[in-house]
Amino acid sequence: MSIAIYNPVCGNGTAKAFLEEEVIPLLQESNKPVPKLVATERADHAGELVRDALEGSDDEITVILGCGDGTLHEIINFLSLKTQLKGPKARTDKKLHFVLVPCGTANALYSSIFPPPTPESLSDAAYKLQSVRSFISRQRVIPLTLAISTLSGAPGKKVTPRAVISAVVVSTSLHAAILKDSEALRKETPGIERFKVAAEKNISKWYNGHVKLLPAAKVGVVEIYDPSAKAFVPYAEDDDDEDVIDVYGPFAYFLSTVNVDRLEPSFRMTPLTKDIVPAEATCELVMIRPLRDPSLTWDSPETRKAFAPKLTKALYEAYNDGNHVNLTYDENGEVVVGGEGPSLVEYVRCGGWEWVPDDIDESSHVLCSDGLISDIDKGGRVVCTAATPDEDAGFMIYA
Ligand SMILES: Nc1ncnc2c1ncn2[C@@H]1O[C@H](COP(=O)(O)OP(=O)(O)OP(=O)(O)O)[C@@H](O)[C@H]1O
Repeated sequence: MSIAIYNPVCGNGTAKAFLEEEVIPLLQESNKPVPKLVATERADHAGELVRDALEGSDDEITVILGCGDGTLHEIINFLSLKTQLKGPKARTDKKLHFVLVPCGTANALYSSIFPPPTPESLSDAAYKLQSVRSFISRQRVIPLTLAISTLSGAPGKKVTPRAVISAVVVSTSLHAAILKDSEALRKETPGIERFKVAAEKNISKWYNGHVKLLPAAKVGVVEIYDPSAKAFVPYAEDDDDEDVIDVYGPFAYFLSTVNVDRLEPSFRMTPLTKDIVPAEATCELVMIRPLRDPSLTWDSPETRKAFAPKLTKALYEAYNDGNHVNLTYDENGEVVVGGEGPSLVEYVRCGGWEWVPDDIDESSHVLCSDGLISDIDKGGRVVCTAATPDEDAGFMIYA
């Protein structure tokens, strides 16, 4: 059984028209049953619709989704966290497959699975119909890796920890600030331009806290990309046999992805997940810590301002096919490719991480999970780990 769900307000508001004019006719031509077309009416509604479809059928369910990353995020969280399936037809005995039709703003997951050959191709119907075509020919399904973030309150306070599941990105610092502020700009700037507007507003902020990096199970150590060797190497020094690595701020950028090498069609923030494929479910983590810059020794309004162009350069190089991972400092703190100094970006491959914000720094208490913003309690923390569920229990995508 299949159902088609679209979000009428995602992207530039054309999901319904695209499904009616392109997707449905293609299914008809291919002698596929035409699914019921249903619009989401509010946040979280997509999860309810999928739950109802699961409860009303004995078959495998295919959901054709005309939306962006946020709506898929809502479905995954609704089905995983709220134990919404009460009836005898529990989720566990049915497969749930998704066909993605990219109608959102960023479409990070779709454009990672189907990288656009040119920026112009993004608006081609043929580009947007690739997951539909895979479904029609039953070509290939891939399981989603999930990043599970658990937010807990201050020790001693009786606050129940809460979990958020992500299929694309978990972030704090600049990326979380951008997503938080860009939501308010959705109406006047519907496209990805709103992320740039919000970036400019937040570019000089730093975020205080510390991080623990946890190794992935098979590799057993936290790894970091060495741009001169063009390979991952253990993060810890040889004589340090700690499995868990402590990393101290301030941070300008802190972001971790699963399933994707890009956050927008040409913004390849975690390119190495495609270029050096991990052997297991990992968090691909990008950190920028300004005090690694040899020309800066302390945090002040002046040093934050001086660092802003270097951070901007890293973000622009991510648009240059993910070249930010090759940026290094020279001895004067200038940013160069292939220099002798420390790397500007720390690209870490790990099984998970813990983010502990400084109590007095309010801005470091913001967490973004696939665009959804959560506040971390004062004295609290977030622990995020990556896992790929079994095919029968997980979320499969036609790719
Ligand atoms: N009928 C509706 N009215 C208002 N909001 C809705 C409605 N249906 C869904 N939503 C909300 O719209 C939000 C945005 O959806 P979605 O993420 O799919 O699009 P996007 O933000 O444009 O794309 P992307 O996440 O790829 O950048 C979701 O968080 C969802 O809660």
